[in-house]
Amino acid sequence: MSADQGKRMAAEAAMEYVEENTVIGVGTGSTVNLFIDALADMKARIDGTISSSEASTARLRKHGIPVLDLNEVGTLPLYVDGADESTRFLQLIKGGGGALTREKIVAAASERFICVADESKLVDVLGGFPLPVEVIPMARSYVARELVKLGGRPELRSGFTTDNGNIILDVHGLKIMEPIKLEQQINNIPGVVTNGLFALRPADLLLLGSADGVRKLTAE
Ligand SMILES: O=C(CO)[C@H](O)[C@H](O)COP(=O)(O)O
Repeated sequence: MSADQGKRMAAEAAMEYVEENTVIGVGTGSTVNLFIDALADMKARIDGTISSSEASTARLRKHGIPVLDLNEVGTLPLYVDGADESTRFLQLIKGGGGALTREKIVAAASERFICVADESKLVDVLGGFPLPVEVIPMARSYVARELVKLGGRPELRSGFTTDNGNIILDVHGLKIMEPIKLEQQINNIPGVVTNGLFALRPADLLLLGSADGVRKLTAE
C-alpha cells in the first residue's frame, strides 16, 4: 500500500468526527488536502472552517467552504491536521509545510485534535524528521547558534517565507527524548516564534492509514 493511499484512508476516516453545525479547524499539507476535499461534500451542513495556512484557505475557498476568522469564533470542537512524525504518545513533529505557528494556534484553540497520517509517520523517538523552527528574520544567526548548543544542526529552509513573513530553520540531528522540555527550551530563545514540536499540546487521536485499515491510537 502506498503512502498516498494511507493518507487518503486517514483523511476520509476523520470525516466520521465532523459534526454538523460546527466550525472545523483545518490544518495544512497533502493529507489535510484530502480531508478538505472530503469536507466539501458536507459544506452546507457545517458553520465554516478556521484555516491554518494560506494554502489551505485557497483550497477551502476553491470548494466554496467558508473560512472564518479565529477571533470571531470561540473554542473549536475539532481540529484536523497531519504530522511529519508521531510517537505512540501522540507527541508530534509538524511544520514540514512551514505552517507550524498557525497550526499550533488552531490546535491550542481546539477541544479535540485529530491527527491524520499514513503509518510511516509513526516513530519510536522524534527527531528523524528535521525539526522546523519559525524565526524572526533578524534573529536567524543568533537562534541558529542557540540551536547548536541544544545539540542540533540548523539549516535555513532556502527560498521559503512563512505566511507570517518569517524564516524556517530545520534542525537536523536531534534525538528528542524529552519533547516537552525541548519544546519549551526552543520557544524560550528570543527570536523564535514557535517550533514544530507538539508535545505540550499533543494530538488526542491519531488516525493512521495502513494496509490493515485505519488504526486509531489514543495516547498511552
Ligand atoms: O505540519 C504540516 C504542515 O506544516 C503537515 O501536517 C505535515 O508536514 C504533514 O504533511 P503531509 O500531510 O503532506 O505529509
